[in-house]
Amino acid sequence: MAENGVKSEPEQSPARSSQSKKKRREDFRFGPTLGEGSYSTVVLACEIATGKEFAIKILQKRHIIKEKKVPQVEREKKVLSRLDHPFFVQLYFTFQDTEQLYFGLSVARKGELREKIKQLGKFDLECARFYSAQIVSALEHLHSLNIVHRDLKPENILFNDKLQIQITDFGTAKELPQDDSGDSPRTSSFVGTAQYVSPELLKDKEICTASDLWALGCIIYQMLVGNYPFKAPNEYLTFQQILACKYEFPEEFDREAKDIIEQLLQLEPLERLGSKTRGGYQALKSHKFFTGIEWDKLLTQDPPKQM
Ligand SMILES: Nc1ncnc2c1ncn2[C@@H]1O[C@H](COP(=O)(O)OP(=O)(O)OP(=O)(O)O)[C@@H](O)[C@H]1O
Ligand SMILES: O=C(O)[C@@H]1CCC(=O)N(CCc2ccc(Cl)cc2)[C@H]1c1ccccc1Cl
Repeated sequence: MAENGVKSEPEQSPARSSQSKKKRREDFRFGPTLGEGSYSTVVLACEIATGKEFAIKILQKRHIIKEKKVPQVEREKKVLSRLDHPFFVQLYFTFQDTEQLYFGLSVARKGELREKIKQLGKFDLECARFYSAQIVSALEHLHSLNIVHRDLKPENILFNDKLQIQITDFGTAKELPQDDSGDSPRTSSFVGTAQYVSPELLKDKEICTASDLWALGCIIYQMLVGNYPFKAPNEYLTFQQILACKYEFPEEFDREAKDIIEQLLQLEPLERLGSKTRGGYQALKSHKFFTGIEWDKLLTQDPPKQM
């Protein structure tokens, strides 16, 4: 173990020769920056040998260590490596050099859901239904692996060239124990983003997949209303609104949309539509709000007209 307590990449062992060759910075021609995070820069890059394009997320080791974010980086790598689903950003490779870590990701060229909602003001019913269904389909896959995202929000939902969602940002995801041994639910130090954080994460910091269903309720509301269900002048007051489940619908709000949001924004995680005790994903996907959605054709359908 290196002196800073961080593992260093094992030497290229002969066994590795059976796997694809480890990539290096020199294998790529780097292009424009696609975005900046707190600990990362994402750059469009072209692999010289193949012409393939990737979004390469570059992290400075020194900064990660200084900010004590090594576990998050290692978790993001581990979780992304387990995800192979069309509604998630794909991790194709990683490599490192002395100063930096590199994640080779699929390119989500059409920006963030947050920007799209801001640009359109709000989604019409067809558009909100279509993208809510894609998010539900993605969460069904993620939760089938017992992984909780814990920071699902429109900033972490990107769009690819086909205007399909690409969920990203797994540094704060949590892999729950596989067995239903009935162990008391695990608690966590991490709390998500104020407007989308679930009451249980605020209260007893209990981790459960249903926390992502609360965030889904907030996102469906935001797509249809154009702003957050829970938003106060400061985080403390926002948290009070969440713990009191205090939010309002505009006049003339679609009845089915209102109902599904109300069934997701339940203070008790087990009461949320889609949680194991409320019929699981079959019940959520059968809600009348999703009337007309062909769940096995989400990938082949054209994006809604509004987009
Ligand atoms: N695969 C991708 N394709 C295109 N753009 C991306 C991709 N991944 C991230 N981005 C963009 O790059 C920016 C930084 O993303 P990154 O995931 O590195 O940090 P972040 O999670 O947004 O920030 P923070 O670490 O503060 O939460 C974001 O604005 C995002 O929109
Ligand atoms: O988890 C892995 O697959 C390897 C294991 C071997 C290894 O050395 N690393 C890098 C570990 C690491 C994490 C954070 C910092 Cl700041 C430095 C090194 C990991 C790694 C390599 C490249 C890109 C990301 C990661 Cl986590």
